Amino acid sequence: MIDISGTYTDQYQLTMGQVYFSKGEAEKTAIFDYFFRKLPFEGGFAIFAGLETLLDYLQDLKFSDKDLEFLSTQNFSKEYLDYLRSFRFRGKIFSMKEGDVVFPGAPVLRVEANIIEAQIIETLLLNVLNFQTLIATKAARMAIQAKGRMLIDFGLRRAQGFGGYHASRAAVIGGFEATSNTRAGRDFHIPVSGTMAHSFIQSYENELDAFRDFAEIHPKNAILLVDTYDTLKSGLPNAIKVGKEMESRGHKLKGIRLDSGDLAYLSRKSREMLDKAGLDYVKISVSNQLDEHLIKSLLDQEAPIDIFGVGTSLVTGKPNAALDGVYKLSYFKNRPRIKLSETIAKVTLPHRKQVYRLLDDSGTFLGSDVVCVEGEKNPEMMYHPYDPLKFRFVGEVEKEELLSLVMEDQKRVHKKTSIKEIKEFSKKRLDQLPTEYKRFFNPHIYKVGISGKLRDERNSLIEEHKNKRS
Ligand SMILES: Nc1ncnc2c1ncn2[C@@H]1O[C@H](COP(=O)(O)OP(=O)(O)OP(=O)(O)O)[C@@H](O)[C@H]1O
Ligand SMILES: O=P(O)(O)OC[C@H]1O[C@H](OP(=O)(O)OP(=O)(O)O)[C@H](O)[C@@H]1O
Ligand SMILES: O=C(O)c1cccnc1
Repeated sequence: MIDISGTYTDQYQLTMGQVYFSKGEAEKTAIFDYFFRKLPFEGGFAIFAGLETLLDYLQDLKFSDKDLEFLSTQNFSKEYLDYLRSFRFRGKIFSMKEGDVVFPGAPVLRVEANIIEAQIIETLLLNVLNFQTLIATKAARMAIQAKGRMLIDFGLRRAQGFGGYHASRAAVIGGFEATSNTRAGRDFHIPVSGTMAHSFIQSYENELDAFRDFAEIHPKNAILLVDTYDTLKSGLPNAIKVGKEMESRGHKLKGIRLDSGDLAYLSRKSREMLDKAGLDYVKISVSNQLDEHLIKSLLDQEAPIDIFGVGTSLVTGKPNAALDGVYKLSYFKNRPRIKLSETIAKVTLPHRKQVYRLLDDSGTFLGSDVVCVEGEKNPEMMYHPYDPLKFRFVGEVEKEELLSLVMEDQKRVHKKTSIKEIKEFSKKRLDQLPTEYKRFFNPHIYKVGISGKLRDERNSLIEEHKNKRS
């Protein structure tokens, strides 16, 4: 874990907090929703990731002496600083399960806490959830295209600073099997893997000696990088020679790695040469600026690739720099709250809410989530959030409740979910999502609707605010 303390926030959370504190509002309960508005990568789904990381941080969140010393230079009152000294996040978190497929407009997570606590955690929450959700989504897109072939994260060196640490975790949730990131392996209990760099081969007088030494020292997991000088004329013949020598010692060469050139052509030629030498078990791994489109293209070309190593485009979420997830107040001091906007799609949904997912008898998602006021059981109708002409009867459709309590009294309600469990759950949920939502081009648009009660509550709040203005 990275060392996080109370100042890992935006200053405005603290300046607002000072006002609530001075005006005696500190203990008033607020509800905030976390949701996003736009799916990344022009895709048809996102994978929710980062929840367990967030809960880890929230359990321990406090202001350190260093934080308080700094804040004492920032025009806050002594009494407020004393309050921050005993700050803990004591609120409740309701959330969808980490790894679930999620869609724009539906609250993925809800915070119920006193207003100061709820505000102070906003920045950390958005920072963790937006990033990991973006990267898990990117990873899942690659995993779908890789069709069961192994994906390894190579991204730490290309990541935007320390983002690479959490990117490796999110990548595994989305379907990657291993990471080159040793720290992420240590902290998140995910498999680590490593081949070799060009520098290792360059450091020897010849390629064959480099391969031989590596195979001698790592007889169980040697993956030889074959493109330093000439892939087909030097790298492959040397790798084959070393592979045969390993066989004579009772070992097996694990793989080769191609990192440049035409990966379809070279992987085909490599497979032929390896097979001809009786090394049909040796895996072919490739890397070099890969993304989901290139993985698809390579497999469309029937390239015999077993392992894809992906760096830049995975951990940076290329070409989308961020997920636009937001955190909006929906209830305070026993009243639903709304944020109005010129753009109707940006008017927020007030109230303490629940989300239902529609399924058929076999568990396949029907392509709709309905957002309701908490306590409404089995909504009868689902309305388009802002087109009054679009609605649907959903009374008899099977529904699944998506938001549940995950944290209260500074503790998780259930034991921490392992990455392996999250990854398996995510895969299961993606399998429940029909393929139309997973294709690259013009995927089906998953509908997020609202119940009649929520629509009426929202509309009456809009009216109320209009009347106040007139
Ligand atoms: N058969 C293929 N079909 C589609 N894309 C490919 C294929 N083979 C390689 N690529 C991709 O094309 C890009 C080629 O990169 P680039 O033009 O930098 O060449 P390079 O092979 O890296 O050259 P260098 O020898 O300088 O390292 C990479 O993103 C690579 O993954
Ligand atoms: O292309 P990406 O998807 O970002 O994947 C990571 C890249 O990082 C490494 O190259 P680098 O030149 O940094 O080191 P090397 O000398 O080990 O090849 C590796 O060989 C990949 O090409
Ligand atoms: O293990 C590898 O092959 C590796 C690790 C990081 C970056 N590129 C390659």
